[in-house]
Amino acid sequence: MVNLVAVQMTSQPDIDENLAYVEKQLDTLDTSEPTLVVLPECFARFGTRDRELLDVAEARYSGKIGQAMQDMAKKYGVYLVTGTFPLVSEEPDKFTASCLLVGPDGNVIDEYKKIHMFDVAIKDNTGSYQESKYTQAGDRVVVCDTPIGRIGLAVCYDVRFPGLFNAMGDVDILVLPAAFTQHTGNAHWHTLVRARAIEKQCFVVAPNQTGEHANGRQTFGHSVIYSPWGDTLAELGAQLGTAQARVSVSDREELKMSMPVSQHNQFRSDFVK
Ligand SMILES: O=C(O)CNC(=O)[C@H](CS)NC(=O)CCC(=O)C(=O)O
Repeated sequence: MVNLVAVQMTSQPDIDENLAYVEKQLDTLDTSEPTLVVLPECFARFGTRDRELLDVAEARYSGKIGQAMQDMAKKYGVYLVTGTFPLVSEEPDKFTASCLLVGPDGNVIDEYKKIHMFDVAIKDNTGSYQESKYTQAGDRVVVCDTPIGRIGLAVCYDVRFPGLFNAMGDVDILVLPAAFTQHTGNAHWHTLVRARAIEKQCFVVAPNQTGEHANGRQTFGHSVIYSPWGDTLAELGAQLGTAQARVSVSDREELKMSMPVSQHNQFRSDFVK
């Protein structure tokens, strides 16, 4: 059995405040069984101008946030998906929106850099977003084979692009740290996230930011954990806290046998020559 945990939070500009909140959530968990904890996008700093994320971009894994993530994973003995936080990139005036999978020994297993940039205009109180102004997009699909299962990593806006999930091949657990807006979340969050669980026949752990942030941005909350059949195993509303579900990854096998979607897929990425 594996405990899946989605942490929902209203991240602030202050990094220490956000790290303290995460540690408080970890402190409440029963980690007597293997546990996977997933933080939301921008967990360490949110609600500032994007430029201020660049100001705190860290070198790979030795900065305050990266080190805290490794320390917490080891202290609580959990697999920890670090939402996203800014790491330096090859471009001096950009950071990468990096999502680490850290093992219970505190070592970084792999790093996913958000691929799809949220450069859009929507009818919410922010109006338009240009994530690519300060964020360097990633270009590598990351799937990690671990003792608790094969874990696919994606972030927020990525959920709108089925090709990314097709390229992952078969996964047991899909994690989706997010900072989905109130406006688009209301319209699309559940449909998009649940669709990934159903089409991949996998568990999905999707923590979201929630509430109103320092810069007035409003995020949707509704952090959710779906089963491979698309059942809601746990969900929050707008409140702070964690959505948790105790699952058996091997439950996927019966569903995959009875409905071998992956084998039937005529557009599987390994079909692409
Ligand atoms: O810019 C920051 O401060 C941190 N990054 C975010 O909040 C990102 C980019 S603006 N948000 C999203 O991708 C929302 C996607 C979304 O809501 C949708 O796909 O509908």
